[in-house]
Amino acid sequence: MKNVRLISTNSHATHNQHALVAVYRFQLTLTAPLQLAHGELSSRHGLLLQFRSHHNDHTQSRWGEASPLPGFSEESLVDTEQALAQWLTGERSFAQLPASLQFAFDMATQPLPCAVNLPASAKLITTSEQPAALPAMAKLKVGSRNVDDDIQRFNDLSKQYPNTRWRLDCNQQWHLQDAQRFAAAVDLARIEFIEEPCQTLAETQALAALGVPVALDETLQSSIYQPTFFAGLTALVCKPMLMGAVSRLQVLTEFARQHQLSVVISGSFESNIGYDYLTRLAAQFAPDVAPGLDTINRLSCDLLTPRLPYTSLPCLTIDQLECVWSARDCAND
Ligand SMILES: O=C(O)CCC(=O)c1ccccc1C(=O)O
Ligand SMILES: [Mg+2]
Repeated sequence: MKNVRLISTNSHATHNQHALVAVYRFQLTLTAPLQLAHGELSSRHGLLLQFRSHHNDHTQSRWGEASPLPGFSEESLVDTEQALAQWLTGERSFAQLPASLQFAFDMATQPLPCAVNLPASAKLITTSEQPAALPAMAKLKVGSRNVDDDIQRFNDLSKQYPNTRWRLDCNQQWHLQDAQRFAAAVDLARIEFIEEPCQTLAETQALAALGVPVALDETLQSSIYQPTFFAGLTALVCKPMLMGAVSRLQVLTEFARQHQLSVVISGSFESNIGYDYLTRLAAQFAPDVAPGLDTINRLSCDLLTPRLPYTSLPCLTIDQLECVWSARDCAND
């Protein structure tokens, strides 16, 4: 990124009439390492982009977050920084930016949706955790090596928490046979949906045709995927950091409305800055559905403004972040 300071960028560095004025790099430790399908993740790295706009005599400054999630985002943080450098020199348009940057740009420059009260997020339970208490909706990771372990774990938990409804997330790990075995051995009435149950979309559709409610997640995050309805499809899990521009979320929300599917706005372990915007997107696009934003509870530190409701977690100020580019540096060159 640093070499872009030498290039005069003023003519290109605006989006939706907002000027990019600074870029900071951040690193946040997770409360515990996350076991993801593609490996272990112990911290989150990303960029904070500061945009400024002028209306009459009034100057407004807003933040965007670009934090690609390793194993899920198509781009790495290095790709993101390179793409931003190319946008600054006019070599790339907004449409050619990776998803996390499109998300950050829109977050800082599109009209800000109001924050309204949302249902509580589904409590996220990863593979070996034993929850102490559960709200009305919980999301359990399944798809361990042995489907019998998944069956036993779900049946134990659902017995232990009789008032909780469940979203199960298999991250495309099961063969159709495994998924059918699971579905036959549990009480489907307790399950809102199984997210990405199978390795292929064809198998997921075959499972759904048997009456098992399914949701799509990974399938949707590709910008080239065109949504198509199938019987048993119940919900779309939308991760704006992976999807990119808000216009993509609008397309999927409209598709969901036409087919009476729920939209679950879900986090990708963003900082509190990205999280605040995701709660606003959830309020705008899916105000009645429990979102998947429990991810914020995995971050052990905040950026710029402490999250709400209040926690005693540390909060890094702007001076504690690494500035990797600023418009002022360009002007001074
Ligand atoms: O959707 C949620 O409730 C939490 C978010 C979540 O599970 C998740 C977060 C980042 C990457 C992948 C996933 C996933 O759904 O598998
Ligand atoms: Mg998922």
